[in-house]
Amino acid sequence: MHRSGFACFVGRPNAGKSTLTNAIVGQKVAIASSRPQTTRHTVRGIVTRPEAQLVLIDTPGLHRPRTLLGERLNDLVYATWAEVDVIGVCLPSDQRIGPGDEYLVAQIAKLPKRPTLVALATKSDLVGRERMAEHLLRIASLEQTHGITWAEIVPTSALTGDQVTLVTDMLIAQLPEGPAYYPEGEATDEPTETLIAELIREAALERVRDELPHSITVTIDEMGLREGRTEDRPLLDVFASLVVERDSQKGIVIGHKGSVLREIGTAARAQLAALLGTPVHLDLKVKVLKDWQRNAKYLNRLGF
Ligand SMILES: Nc1nc2c(ncn2[C@@H]2O[C@H](COP(=O)(O)OP(=O)(O)OP(=O)(O)O)[C@@H](O)[C@H]2O)c(=O)[nH]1
Repeated sequence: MHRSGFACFVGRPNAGKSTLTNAIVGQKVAIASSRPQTTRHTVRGIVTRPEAQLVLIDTPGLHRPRTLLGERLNDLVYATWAEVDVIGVCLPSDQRIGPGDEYLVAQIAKLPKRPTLVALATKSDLVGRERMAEHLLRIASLEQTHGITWAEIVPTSALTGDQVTLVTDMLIAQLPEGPAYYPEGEATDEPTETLIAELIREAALERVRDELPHSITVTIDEMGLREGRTEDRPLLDVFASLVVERDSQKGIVIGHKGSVLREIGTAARAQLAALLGTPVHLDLKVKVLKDWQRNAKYLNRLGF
């Protein structure tokens, strides 16, 4: 029997969803950052085995919407939940279960067609046995409070790899019988352009102040293999823009004499070359689209 289907991880910002996706797929496909709320695109990771195919969807977090972007992101989350076979609710072991987690579980409990639910006690490496036991009991108690059922409750650490294989097996076990959706060897169906944009955004996020991340997005303006290069010495030209909301933010991203922008470019180029296996020439510009997060025209143009 061959199983196939879709799963997604949900959880409060910083719960470790992207890192777990990457650990399961074994390749960097989703942006992971120490800053919350950095995942915007629905990035799929694909695990293909002889007996099964698991497609992982990485959704943004659920937030109280304050901007049009916020509303659209929430709609994207609900739409994703309705599509998947399994939802893995990530509850970081080093954090007490709080109103944010309760809200999330309550929203899931309200879904008209509820996928199979599994609870993942993420970041298990950060806590001792006693705290973990307490955490697992608390997770189990959510069943009663919200009228849901966990198919499984599993502690795991994406960082050390603790029980990551078990999580994968367990997700696959919940999938219905079905054929593979994607050819073997494909780890993601996210267009290369989106991955490149995400890597550049990640490099930028690591280097700018805390209040800026939500205001930055990246567009790929043009890319292609440099002409006139031999096949064994390819060079990929990438022209990209870091889009911010205000002139003052532009200054921050560029930095003194362009120092910040240069650092972003260097870091992103190294990551891109590693991901694509090709040397990359990266041309980065900074663009201001005034208040793009609140402007429907800009949001459409930027692909949200
Ligand atoms: N110690 C430890 N840290 C982890 C683990 N998994 C993730 N982290 C860290 O936790 C932070 C958040 O991880 P992400 O994977 O980006 O979390 P996320 O849930 O995808 O976050 P959002 O995209 O903001 O919703 C990062 O700094 C990770 O390095 C883990 O298993 N153990």
